[in-house]
Amino acid sequence: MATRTFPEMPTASSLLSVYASLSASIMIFRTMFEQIVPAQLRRYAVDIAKHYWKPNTSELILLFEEKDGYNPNEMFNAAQLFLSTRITRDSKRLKITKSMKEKHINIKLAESEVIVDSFEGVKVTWTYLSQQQKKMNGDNDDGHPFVSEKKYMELKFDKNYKDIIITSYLPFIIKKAQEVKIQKKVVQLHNLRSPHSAHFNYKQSVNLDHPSTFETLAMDQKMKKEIMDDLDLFVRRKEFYKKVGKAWKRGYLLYGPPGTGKSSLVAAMANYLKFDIYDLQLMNVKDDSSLKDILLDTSNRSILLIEDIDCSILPDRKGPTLPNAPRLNDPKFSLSGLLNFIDGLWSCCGDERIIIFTTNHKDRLDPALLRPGRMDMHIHMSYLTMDGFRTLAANYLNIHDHHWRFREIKELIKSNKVTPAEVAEELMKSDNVEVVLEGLVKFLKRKRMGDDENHQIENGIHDEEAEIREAKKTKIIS
Ligand SMILES: Nc1ncnc2c1ncn2[C@@H]1O[C@H](COP(=O)(O)OP(=O)(O)OP(=O)(O)O)[C@@H](O)[C@H]1O
Ligand SMILES: [Mg+2]
Repeated sequence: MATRTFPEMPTASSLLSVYASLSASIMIFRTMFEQIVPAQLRRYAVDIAKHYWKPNTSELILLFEEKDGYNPNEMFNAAQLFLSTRITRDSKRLKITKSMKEKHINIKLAESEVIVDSFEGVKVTWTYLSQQQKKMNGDNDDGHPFVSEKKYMELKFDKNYKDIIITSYLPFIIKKAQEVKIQKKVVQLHNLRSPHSAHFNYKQSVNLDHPSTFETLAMDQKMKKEIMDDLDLFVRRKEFYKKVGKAWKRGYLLYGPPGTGKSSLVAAMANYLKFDIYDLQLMNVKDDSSLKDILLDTSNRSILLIEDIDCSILPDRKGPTLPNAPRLNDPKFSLSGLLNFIDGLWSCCGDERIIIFTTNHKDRLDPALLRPGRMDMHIHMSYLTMDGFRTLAANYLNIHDHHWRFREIKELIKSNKVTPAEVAEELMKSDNVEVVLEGLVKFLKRKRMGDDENHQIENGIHDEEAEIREAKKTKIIS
């Protein structure tokens, strides 16, 4: 029978002597390496070794620094806005800010806060970091060196998903950030004046605190929806406008008697799209060079509003021109000329622009302005209908279904030409719904019993002039 022999086990003393001679050899090698190889070469060799021997990490880290040189880094801002939508109950430290002009409180990540997100099944980890940096050149007044803060975000993920993150996640962040920005935007109202006018500050801006929205607007529901759909389509069509080679702009002409909601509709459009309004008063425009200066000072995603264009035109009705005595007879400066001018300007430098003209007298406008293709949509704001009244009753009186007075009111509204402004005024007269509606019924009856023009209107003998005169008499707010 074969016997198996085992190698002899090393003794402790033999192991110790091997270790001693090995460490002596390493010491000798190290001393030789340090003596023979110059320091620079040694460092280089160590770097190379580190490069190849570093643990094989599967993570990739993208850095989003606050500044790109001296310029702000848009990706940092986008990431910050985006992450404000990813704050969860697990977040431990958050930063709260609000400026005077803002209506919302901003919630942002605080330093060292970590957020775990996932995109198309890929897990990513965000960390917000900041680093104090001493500036080499110069001291503060108190003799301490300048210290600046470098803020940045780290985005960590498995490097196998680098393509998804770069080509899909980053554009997704930009898109989401844009949405948050629009949501938080406080719509501004800018009054545009000529830079050469007597007013030093030719662009005055205030927050648009007009509460009008499409929900509160009393108008035909179908027309309301049409306008909202038109606006939605417009803002979605960036690529379309580019493809067909047209300036990304849209023009609306709002016409109708005073107090029917033209200005309210403009505010509702601005609030809906979160577009600033630039109110251009043609009276203040001296010539086309100052017009150009004014227009170049307006931003994208905005509404250029020119109100009461019928009042801006010549009384002699030779043709509409911008108001300014020496130029009155200059046919180049007509409203349709103005439109051409704006078209030209916006084709080269303007995106997502809306222009709105309002008028009480559509019939007085330059036919060139009314030609198809000039203003994209003509919106007639007219007298109150029962549909519109229901909106006002819901807003002002909180009546969302039916009230026993409605049948009578319906009849009175049908046989009357009453503006939403007039009815709104009546609805504000008391806190008591019964009192208000009784007052409204009396008002509508009085109005129906009114003067000859009212009877003319009732008998169907009315023209646009009569409509205007009628509304002007009872106009509440101009
Ligand atoms: N369609 C409407 N829906 C809700 N409120 C309205 C409407 N029309 C008028 N109002 C109320 O009447 C006020 C005046 O309306 P608005 O200034 O919008 O009328 P307008 O058509 O612009 O008048 P003008 O031709 O004189 O400029 C508004 O602030 C609002 O309270
Ligand atoms: Mg108005």
